[in-house]
Amino acid sequence: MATQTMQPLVFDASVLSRKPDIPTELVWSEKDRPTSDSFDELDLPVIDLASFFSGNDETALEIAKQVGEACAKHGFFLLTNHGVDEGLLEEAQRRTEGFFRMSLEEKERVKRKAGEIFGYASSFTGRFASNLPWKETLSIPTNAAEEYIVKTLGDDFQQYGNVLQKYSNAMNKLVLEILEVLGLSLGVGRWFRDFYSDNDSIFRANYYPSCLKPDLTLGTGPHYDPTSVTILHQDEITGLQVFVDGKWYTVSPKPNTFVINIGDAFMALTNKRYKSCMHRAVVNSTAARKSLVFFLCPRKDKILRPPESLINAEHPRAYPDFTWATMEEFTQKHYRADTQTANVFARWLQKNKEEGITVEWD
Ligand SMILES: C=C1C[C@]23C[C@H]1CC[C@H]2[C@]1(C)CCC[C@@](C)(C(=O)O)[C@H]1[C@@H]3C(=O)O
Ligand SMILES: O=C(O)CCC(=O)C(=O)O
Ligand SMILES: [Fe+2]
Repeated sequence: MATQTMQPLVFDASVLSRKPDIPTELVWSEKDRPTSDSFDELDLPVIDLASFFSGNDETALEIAKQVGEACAKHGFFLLTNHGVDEGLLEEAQRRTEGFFRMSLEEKERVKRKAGEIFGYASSFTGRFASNLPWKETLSIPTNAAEEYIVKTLGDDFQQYGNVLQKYSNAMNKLVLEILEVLGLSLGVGRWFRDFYSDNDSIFRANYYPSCLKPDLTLGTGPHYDPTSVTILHQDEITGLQVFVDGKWYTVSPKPNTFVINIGDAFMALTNKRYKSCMHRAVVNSTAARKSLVFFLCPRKDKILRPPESLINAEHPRAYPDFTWATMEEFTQKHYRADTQTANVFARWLQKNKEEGITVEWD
């Protein structure tokens, strides 16, 4: 019989990766566990960003159309010829590996505090009690990546901080270009690009240690990103899965290619023309896996209200106005971001309004 632990679990990869008996907190319910047919590959459009910016209007419109179709269906597509230096991608992955290979004690010098987004989290022990993810994460502000790393980890980590700052800057430039494609696809020109020009985004490194019973657990549970647009770089290990047409599919890593997906906040900003989509990450018994994630977030106090041209009789307002500050707080203090975040958030805003609590759309 399993013994009841009163203390929160300690997620130490060096111990857990060798353990054949998985602690109950990390065992997911049967309905959520990965099955073998979830490794079928998802067919996604591969968008060539250099071609989009080549100056040929016809090509740009054709590419925008492909992006629009993918975003209206499930919100996922792949991006190549993106202009981000391959050496930078390799160095960011390599130094991230170095960070996660340090001892738990060393990593906890930058420990994420309750209610905060940034810092190192070893699984979500202490934050949640069950369905814990088989992962460690390091989250930092993209606008002050180097400063954050040096302030928390000290001068020895300056190089890592510098690489993460360069990576964040590259993602910031890239996401504005992606927003141009998205803007063209919805006929709103540079509206999205301008809206996010002063974005305040999150960088997160995910580290999934190997697990001797990978079919009992999940690296990241099923969820929709609550954020705006996500740029994901996977190392060479497979693990990302997306739920499309009632079935889980795999999106395997391809060299020098990013996976882009729409999050709940952007779904709201497009008045639900574009969808966010459920996804998760599975783990495996032989190799640790890493992913580097850029979560686009608007400046905290900006009101998310779709451009007028996306609202009409056929498409009435799908969500009320809100600020990212409110939605971020919701995911940290009131709700564990999952498959229902956007709907529960919209109801929560409505309830607060009825109870006389001021929200941004008064
Ligand atoms: C606002 C946020 C909530 C999460 C961290 C940032 C950006 C994305 C969110 C998250 C990664 C989406 C998946 C579920 C989550 C709980 C996770 O597994 O990490 C989310 C983040 C979080 O609350 O920590
Ligand atoms: O690691 C992955 O492939 C997916 C991670 C993810 O979905 C997330 O961090 O939101
Ligand atoms: Fe995600």
